[in-house]
Amino acid sequence: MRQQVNGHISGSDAQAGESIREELQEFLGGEALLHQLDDLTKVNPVTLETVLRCLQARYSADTFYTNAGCTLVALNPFKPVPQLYSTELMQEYHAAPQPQKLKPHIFTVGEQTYRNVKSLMEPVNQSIVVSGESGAGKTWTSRCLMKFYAVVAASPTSWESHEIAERIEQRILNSNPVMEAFGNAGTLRNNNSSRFGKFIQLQLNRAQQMTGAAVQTYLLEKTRVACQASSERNFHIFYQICKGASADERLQWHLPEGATFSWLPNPERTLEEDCFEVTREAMLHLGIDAPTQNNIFQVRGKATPLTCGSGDGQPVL
Ligand SMILES: Nc1ncnc2c1ncn2[C@@H]1O[C@H](COP(=O)(O)OP(=O)(O)OP(=O)(O)O)[C@@H](O)[C@H]1O
Repeated sequence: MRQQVNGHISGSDAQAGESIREELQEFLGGEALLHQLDDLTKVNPVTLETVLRCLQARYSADTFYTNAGCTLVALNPFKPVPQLYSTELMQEYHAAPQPQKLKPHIFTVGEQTYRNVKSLMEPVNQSIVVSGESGAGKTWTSRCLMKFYAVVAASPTSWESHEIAERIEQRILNSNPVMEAFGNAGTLRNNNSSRFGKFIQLQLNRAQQMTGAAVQTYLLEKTRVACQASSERNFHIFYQICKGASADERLQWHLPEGATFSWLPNPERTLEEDCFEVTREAMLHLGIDAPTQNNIFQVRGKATPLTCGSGDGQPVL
């Protein structure tokens, strides 16, 4: 920061300021090469402008991951990039002698963490913190990491243990649609916004194979059930039930065909997250059988906002 002495900027600070400006010009002058900088620690001088210009250049070149020392910066591409998350690419990062030498990727973080567990004499828990503002891609990134571990941490030798591993993998991956149905909602910033925090624990045995998972949730935004900002929605599960229940289930759950409910705003917005079948299927894989599911949805239908509207769209309350 420049210091003012008697209202004037001191000579040495003015020189420093001038030299930073020159460095900045020089750095930004090489704009064509900015996208090749795969680590933000190489940006010189480090200013908000240079860092953002570097990320912008990489984004324009469809490069969505950049290192910042030992932290990985992930940009949300806001478009499908299937080749970036293929099983082949996971295997490539997993097999690489030095994954950190490959292009920055969430799989580098996944693999490095996996190796840290492996390489220590006494295994030590490893944590990955995924943080960012709403819509930044945290849920996506966590899903990617879980898929990555489901692939790399499941290579048992016997056929029987292969079956068990597949079941565990499937269960771990199936926890996502269920958690998202009950805990995510469409907001102004994100059609599939997690309205809760979660701590996902993946458990490995001594052979580094995945043996289970535990998810701890906290700070669920319960008030959303009764009160949503305009243009936002309630939790996906309610819309899924309304749109996906069969005629029999509608009768049982007191959901007349075509009913609208005061606490389920914007039902006309169809999201890909509205698929009831996906949630049911995932619940089944998690061991929640059809009668138990029926009880859950029945309770949801009776005890929640769904009963607080009438068939003609008028709120009862
Ligand atoms: N790597 C990615 N590739 C393609 N699309 C992505 C990627 N990351 C995020 N998205 C898109 O951006 C949307 C928002 O991402 P996500 O739900 O992961 O954000 P979030 O940080 O978890 O937000 P919130 O805090 O609101 O839950 C996703 O539904 C997806 O469409």
